[in-house]
Amino acid sequence: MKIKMLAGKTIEINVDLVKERAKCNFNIREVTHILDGGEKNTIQRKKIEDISLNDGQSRDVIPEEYLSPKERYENAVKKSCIYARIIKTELMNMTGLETLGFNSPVFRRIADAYFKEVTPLLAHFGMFVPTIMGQCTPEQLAHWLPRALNFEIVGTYVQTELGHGTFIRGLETTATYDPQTEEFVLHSPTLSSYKWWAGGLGKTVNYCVVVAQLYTKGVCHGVHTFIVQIRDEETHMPLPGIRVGDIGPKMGYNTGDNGFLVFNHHRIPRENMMMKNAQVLKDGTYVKVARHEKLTYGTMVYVRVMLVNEMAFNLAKAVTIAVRYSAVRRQSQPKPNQPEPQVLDYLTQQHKLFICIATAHALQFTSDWLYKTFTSVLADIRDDKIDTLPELHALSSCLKAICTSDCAAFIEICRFACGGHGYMASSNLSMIYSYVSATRTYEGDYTVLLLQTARFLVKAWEQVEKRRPVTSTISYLSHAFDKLKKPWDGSNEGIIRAFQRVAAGKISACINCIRYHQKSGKDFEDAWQLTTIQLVAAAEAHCRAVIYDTYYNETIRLTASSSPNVKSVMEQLCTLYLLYWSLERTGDLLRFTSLSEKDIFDLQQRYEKMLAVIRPNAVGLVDAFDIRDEILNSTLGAYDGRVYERLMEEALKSPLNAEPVNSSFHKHLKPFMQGKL
Ligand SMILES: CC(C)(COP(=O)(O)OP(=O)(O)OC[C@H]1O[C@@H](n2cnc3c(N)ncnc32)[C@H](O)[C@@H]1OP(=O)(O)O)[C@@H](O)C(=O)NCCC(=O)NCCSC(=O)CCCC(=O)O
Ligand SMILES: Cc1cc2nc3c(=O)[nH]c(=O)nc-3n(C[C@H](O)[C@H](O)[C@H](O)COP(=O)(O)OP(=O)(O)OC[C@H]3O[C@@H](n4cnc5c(N)ncnc54)[C@H](O)[C@@H]3O)c2cc1C
Repeated sequence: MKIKMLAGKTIEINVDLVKERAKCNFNIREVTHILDGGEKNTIQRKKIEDISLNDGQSRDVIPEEYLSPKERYENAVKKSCIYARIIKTELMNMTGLETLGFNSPVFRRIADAYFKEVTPLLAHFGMFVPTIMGQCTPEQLAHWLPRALNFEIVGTYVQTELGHGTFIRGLETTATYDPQTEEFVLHSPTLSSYKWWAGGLGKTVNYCVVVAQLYTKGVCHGVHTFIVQIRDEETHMPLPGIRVGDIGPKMGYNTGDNGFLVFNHHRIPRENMMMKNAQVLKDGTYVKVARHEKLTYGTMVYVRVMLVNEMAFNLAKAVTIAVRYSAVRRQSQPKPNQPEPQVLDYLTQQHKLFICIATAHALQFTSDWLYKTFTSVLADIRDDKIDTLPELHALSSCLKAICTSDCAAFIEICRFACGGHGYMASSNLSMIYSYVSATRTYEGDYTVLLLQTARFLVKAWEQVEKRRPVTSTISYLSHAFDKLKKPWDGSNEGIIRAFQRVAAGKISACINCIRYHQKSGKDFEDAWQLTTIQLVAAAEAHCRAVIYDTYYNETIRLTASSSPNVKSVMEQLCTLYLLYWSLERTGDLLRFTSLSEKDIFDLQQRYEKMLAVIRPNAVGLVDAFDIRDEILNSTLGAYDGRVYERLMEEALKSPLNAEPVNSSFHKHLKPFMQGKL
């Protein structure tokens, strides 16, 4: 079927997708505006996408998969320079964009059109620049920030070592102050102290932020951050005292040249210690400036906050691919003499996919809310108020853990939903998955971060016990002291309250368990360790309760002035989300609320009805994510649904198809088959 597009181009669109779009009963643009945070943002995003993508510079002539590791890296560097030049010269100065900064989610979006995996400059944008902004004094900022923003220097964040990633206090790299020369001496004393993992470190960057144990006047003051030049600015050769290289192939991130770094008594000027939170004076005196010692961990909090947004976007990409493909794909014959249905018509397929659409919305709204919380805590810190930091740390830790973990699980389900073709690299689902899978580990492992939140919750519980006031995200804890279980209420508000009760019940059970072990003679640390399985589950329950509450309230708020059909489809998704998790967690609800078997039956009925209600709008809902084909990069997910044509076009690009007979036939296979080998 031929369709005239607005831009004047005529493109062919799969007939099933045309029908799906005709069925959609809501205004797609309106939903796009809500997801973008307003019409103004959508207009600006589209403008940025046009500037960055319309000339086709982002596209590869030869698909990345066919390049050698070295060629792949070199291609990524070449494109990084184009991408960074566009940001620097054309985008950063655009009206209204100054405030967005390097890490605007819009820039991240267009990066996906340039890089199937990641740009070697990812850590420059995502960690090096933010650390300079967060950890430097005004004088240091004036020196380093313009250089980094202009890409006169490119950097990364070097914290993790071969021996330690999670336990930052256990890092072994030393930075010892020498008052004679007013320098720090950086050294890697053991194999386990070798820096490992930093993105772009292998070959790309010439500077980095290094996290090391600070020694001055013979005393260790714990980990601090330093700006270290590692390569010559002209020749790019490693400086004396520096051994640096690439760590080799990984499950993903293969264009990211993650690297290792070894110091041999490498000297840097005293001024290169990032001195906003602590200082070493010329004579070696150590001066603590910040009121909270964990402010050095600020970049990690920032990245965890940004990752929630990143997850919403990646899931939106995966589910756009899977829903469009499911509308095009026809399979099986449930009724004799009937045409094969679109796989999207199978209830089980809807069960796989609609929760992914709802989750992308839930994560988007939660991420916007978390970002606002983050900026307000930053403002508090600027005013020397640090009492809101622990809650931000607890929230950003658990949200990072749950969002990355859910997102990875749902992306894998999107792949399952695409059957065999989902396994093709050209579907892009494998690439999206390997990217997202790493996010569950980096920037704080899943379990470790949930235990950080649990630590906060246990302390909060003690406050509630003493009838002291607590912050809003944990005010529900007081319900755990209600003796009577309220009758089951299956409304959205009722489900949210039920899950808050689950979270409170789980935290209460952890407290009982810790106290039980303490009473039987264990010290607190051992009692804590013996409770960690339950503590992780309690932190997860808390996090989910926060997401449910935020998603529900933000949906109401953001659709308050929407057209009726937009309002209902957004509310339907939110209800679907709450019903899905109620059915996933019936065990918890049976344990902590008055849910009955009959209520579970009702929940199931309502859930299945909701799938049917959402079905006609499914393609419209993924169209509303408004992800350009260049960014989706998928044979299965393109807007036009020309799935089989694209699969064939991509297959023909395989170098194996360049010749009718491969030389290995004559060299190996033929002699073997003829018994001559
Ligand atoms: C696990 C912890 C949190 C433990 O730290 P610790 O120093 O041993 O602390 P503790 O004694 O257990 O706790 C002491 C206290 O410190 C608090 N705290 C811990 N972290 C923060 C924070 N960020 N903000 C504010 N407060 C923080 C904790 O809540 C504790 O508070 P409390 O004593 O309970 O009042 C920490 O070491 C950590 O964050 N580990 C994870 C390492 C990590 O995230 N590495 C990231 C490397 S960079 C990367 O992966 C790049 C990815 C690629 C890319 O984005 O491009
Ligand atoms: C793709 C990628 C990019 C990265 N980029 C960077 C970078 O740019 N800069 C940088 O500095 N680092 C980077 N990292 C490193 C990353 O931050 C760490 O790998 C991550 O924080 C996990 O730490 P770890 O490797 O020490 O895991 P470990 O802590 O060794 O984890 C191993 C297992 O032990 C468990 N565990 C550990 N401690 C505890 C505990 N206290 N209680 C219970 N269980 C525990 C964990 O849950 C996990 O299952 C990157 C990693 C990856 C994969």
